[in-house]
Amino acid sequence: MRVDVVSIFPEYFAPLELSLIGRARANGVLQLGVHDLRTWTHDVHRTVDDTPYGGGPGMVMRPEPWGEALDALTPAEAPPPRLLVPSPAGAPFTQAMAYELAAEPHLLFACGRYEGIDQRVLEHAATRMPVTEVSLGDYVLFGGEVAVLVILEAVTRLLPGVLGNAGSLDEESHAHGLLEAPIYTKPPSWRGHDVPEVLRSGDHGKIARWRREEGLLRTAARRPDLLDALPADQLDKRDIAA
Ligand SMILES: Nc1ccc2ncsc2c1
Repeated sequence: MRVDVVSIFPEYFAPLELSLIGRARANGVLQLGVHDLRTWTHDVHRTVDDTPYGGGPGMVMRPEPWGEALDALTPAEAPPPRLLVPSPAGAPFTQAMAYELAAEPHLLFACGRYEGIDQRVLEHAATRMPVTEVSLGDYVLFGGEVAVLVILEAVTRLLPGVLGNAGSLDEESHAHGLLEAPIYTKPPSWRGHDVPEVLRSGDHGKIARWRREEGLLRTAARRPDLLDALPADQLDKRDIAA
């Protein structure tokens, strides 16, 4: 997978050299390009923003530098990338979207700052490539950079060979639309708290059932909205009542 990121703060992405994403880059699973939007400015002050039409607080990112940046990063001879624009007004980012993005050959992230990017940038980009505004949740950050770091980590860990034990993807929260069950390790008893006996029984069928039931109970208690989103054939509400 190729990923390009455009930002006025490219140094935000230095952490991507570390840990699993660093290894994914080293072994070629991920090719990452980080680009400074000011590369595509032509004035002495390298201006990327201006005042909003219609008035209002703050500044808006000018369309011209973005237009040239997206042109430069979407070569005509290659299939167009999927453009992702973090925004509080975007579609919710979910594990399902992470899986969808992990299947894309080329992602292009546009990190907005100030009050955001002139809307015409997204409108024009949509004539050349798929464009998705994506939100991490109902809160506002200073800009899109932190959101890109989150999305990139959620997507990269799904790429083949990145996680040592791919099996762990199957059991984690949101893998099947539910929260994961509680997990334990040695010692069997710690400060008067014991590991549930079933997990030490060696009965794998019983353990699997316990984990599903615990995941359902946790989901019902903490995220009932996820239960409502489950396909009917995946959940018999009696599982929880039992
Ligand atoms: N450009 C921008 C500004 C704030 C913000 N908060 C969450 S994503 C995002 C993106």
